[in-house]
Order: sequence, then C-alpha cells, then structure tokens
Amino acid sequence: MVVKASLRPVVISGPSGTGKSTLLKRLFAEYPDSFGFSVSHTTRKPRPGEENGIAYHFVDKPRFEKLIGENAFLEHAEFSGNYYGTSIRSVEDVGTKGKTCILDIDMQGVISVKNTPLNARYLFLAPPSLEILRARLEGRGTESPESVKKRMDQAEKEMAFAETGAHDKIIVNDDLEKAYKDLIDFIFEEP
Ligand SMILES: Nc1ncnc2c1ncn2[C@@H]1O[C@H](COP(=O)(O)OP(=O)(O)OP(=O)(O)O)[C@@H](O)[C@H]1O
Repeated sequence: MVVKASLRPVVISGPSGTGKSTLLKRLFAEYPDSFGFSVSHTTRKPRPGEENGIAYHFVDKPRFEKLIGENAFLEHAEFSGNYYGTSIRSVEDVGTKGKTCILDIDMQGVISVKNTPLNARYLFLAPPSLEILRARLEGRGTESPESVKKRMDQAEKEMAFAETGAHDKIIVNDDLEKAYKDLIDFIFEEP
C-alpha cells in the first residue's frame, strides 16, 4: 500500500552536515513509493547506463541557456564546464506521478522556490548547536579543513535565515529517532 502525503512539494534545508541526507535516506527506504526527487537538467554527456529523463534530462548548451532565459530553473550552476539545474517543471512532474517531491536545497533555493507557484512546504533542519555541527562535519570524514570552514560560515547564514520565520517548521536534529519522528509528523500532517 502506498502511504500518501500531500502532493505539495516539501523543501528541506539546513546547514551542511545537519543530517538532511541521513533522514531522507531513511524516509525513502521506509516509503519508497510515496516520495521522489526531481530529475535535474545537465549539459554533461550521459555516462553508460544513464537514461535520459531518469538520471538527468540531458540537453545541449543552447537549450539549457534558453531555459535559463525562460526562468525555467529554481536553481542552476556550472561545475567543470557543464551546467546543472533543477527546473520548476521537473518538480511538478513528481507530483503529477502521484509522489510528493522532496527538495533538498540551500537558502538561495528556498528563496527561489518561494518565487514560484509551486506552493511548497518548508522545513528547516537545525543542528543542536554550531559546535555539534562542526563535530558532525569533521566526523563525517568527507570534508577538508577549508571545506569545514566554508560550510560553517554558510551555516551561520542559514541559521540567521531560519530566524526570519521563512519556514513552516524547524526540527532540531539532536536525537536522530526524535528528529525522524518529527519529520514524519510534518510530512504526513497534511492529507
Ligand atoms: N542526530 C544525529 N546525531 C549524531 N550524528 C548525526 C545525527 N544526524 C546525522 N548525523 C551524522 O552527521 C553527519 C552529517 O549528516 P548528513 O550527511 O546527513 O548531513 P547533510 O545535512 O545531508 O549534509 P550535506 O548538506 O553536506 O549533504 C553524518 O556523519 C551523520 O551520520
């Protein structure tokens, strides 16, 4: 049986290292048919086995630039010579397929989504403290000291943004079980 949440997209944001991926991995594992991520656009070439429209929407540069001009993207960026972006349409497509779209994005992304007709719900995942956040980032073993510093600087901006009341709900990820329960309550509170 598919457990249904509201088809309004759910935007989850919060500082890097605060536990978004950990919680979302669990959510998708528990409810595999209820939630989806949008399919991004990219100008990079498909790798073997990557299907158009599934791994990415593969497009050429002129097409991508045309989409930028049409304000089709919530966010887009260039990495090593290729464009990547999340289109508004790709978020809507998840809902059309009967799944709740989950967007894991930063505060700039939150601001962009607010400027679209997507009618999303906004959840902010906060660390118990900045010291604990630093310990998690260091403990994850994926970041260089420079990268930790960059993420901590950005974390302060994210926290200040959350204090403006931009989100529908703030969950503090102290105890993981409690945070997961709070996430489930938020996600399923809308029929
Ligand atoms: N409640 C918790 N208590 C202790 N450690 C946690 C908790 N939640 C997550 N962690 C750990 O913190 C680290 C960061 O978590 P995670 O990678 O999920 O963060 P993230 O918000 O997805 O970061 P990014 O935005 O950089 O992808 C991981 O090593 C994870 O195991």
